[in-house]
Amino acid sequence: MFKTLDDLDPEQRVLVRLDLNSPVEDGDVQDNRRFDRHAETVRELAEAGHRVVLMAHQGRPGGDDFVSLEQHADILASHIDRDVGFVADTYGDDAIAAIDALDAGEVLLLENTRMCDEELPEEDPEVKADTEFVQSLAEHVDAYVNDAYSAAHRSHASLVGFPLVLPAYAGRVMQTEYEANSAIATREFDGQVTMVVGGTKATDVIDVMNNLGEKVDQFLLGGIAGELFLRAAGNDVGFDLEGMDFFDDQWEENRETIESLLDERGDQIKLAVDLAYEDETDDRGEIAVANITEKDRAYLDVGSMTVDEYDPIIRDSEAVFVKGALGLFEDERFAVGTTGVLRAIAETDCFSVVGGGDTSRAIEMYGMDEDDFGHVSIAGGAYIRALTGAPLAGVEALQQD
Ligand SMILES: Nc1ncnc2c1ncn2[C@@H]1O[C@H](COP(=O)(O)OP(=O)(O)O)[C@@H](O)[C@H]1O
Ligand SMILES: O=C(OP(=O)(O)O)[C@H](O)COP(=O)(O)O
Repeated sequence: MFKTLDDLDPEQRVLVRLDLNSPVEDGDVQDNRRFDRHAETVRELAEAGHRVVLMAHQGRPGGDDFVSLEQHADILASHIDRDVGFVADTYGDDAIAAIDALDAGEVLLLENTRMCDEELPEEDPEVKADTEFVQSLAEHVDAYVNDAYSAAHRSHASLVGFPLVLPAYAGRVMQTEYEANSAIATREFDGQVTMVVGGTKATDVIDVMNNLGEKVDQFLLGGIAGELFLRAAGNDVGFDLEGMDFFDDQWEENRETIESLLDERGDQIKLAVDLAYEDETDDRGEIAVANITEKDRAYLDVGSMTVDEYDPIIRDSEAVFVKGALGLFEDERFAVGTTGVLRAIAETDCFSVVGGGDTSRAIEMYGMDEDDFGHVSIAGGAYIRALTGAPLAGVEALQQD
């Protein structure tokens, strides 16, 4: 495990890595649950009287969303009800002067870490610890806190360099995400463990099945990934709408693996029994998979009979994990599968984790209460890595003493 804020000495100058990476629309940074979650860690540190220096990234160089963190400071301030100062510098003289000027309980956000050349190349922690970026900031603080679980799969300077040169602690988001997302691999559950898998990437689903096949009793499939499994089971599905390229490459690359998974784990894998499509009048139409005779249309959701089959399995489960949506839920007509399983989870007392950036968005889009779920992850790439047993560089860096 790692040390947490409970182990931090009083009155520290603390350098804290958050993940405030957010959607940016027409240059405007959009508020989202990452701010709300990290607010807990920042508020706790400020209220305890520490001097709080925050680091975060936004986008990648060259992208439209590669912008300054100035707006992030204001959004974060609104979540913690106290000022968040901002300095447009990552580790130069201006940044250092602002850090040195902090009083107890004050909060300062530094500029986008990815504006510093030493941040991004994926390198070993030892190399990152040796950078001017890490060495300069480390001289002006007493401790490092990593709260950025959702960026912990990156071996970037602000995530893996500091634990080698400063006493390092996990923030509250890091702690909660790590515990919940590792639970499926590390916890023993008495009853049935169910995993809902969908989304667009077949390899995610394959990797999850390969890694968690012994832990999970039932995999409930949907989405594009589920359709690829239906195709491997002999059904004429997998039609790409114009401008989309979900099926052909994935089919070529994964067909054999999917066929052998169906062979080896067929008893554990539940596939959709009906699918939904856009009919001639732009309404939702549904068809039983058994009645599909031609690959002539795109399916955008699992059907209602499938939801009726999945619902009791979820209600009988001791733990349910969700990775990926069962349909194109952003369009209300095709949200039946995704909201159906989420509602079943919300209405039962099972231990539950819902992850994946897109899937977890369905919870707020359709007015569900986050408190009805065990844990709603703010991680995308890091969540799938946790489920597939891949290491997280940022977590490993925190765990070494
Ligand atoms: N049948 C489908 N057709 C088109 N898009 C789909 C379909 N099923 C799921 N999706 C899309 O998959 C996205 C989620 O995929 P993915 O990125 O794999 O999961 P997550 O973001 O939850 O990790 C959703 O935004 C949803 O619109
Ligand atoms: O938003 C993030 O990851 P996610 O898109 O997997 O949720 C993280 O901030 C990591 O960002 P990156 O994928 O640009 O390294």
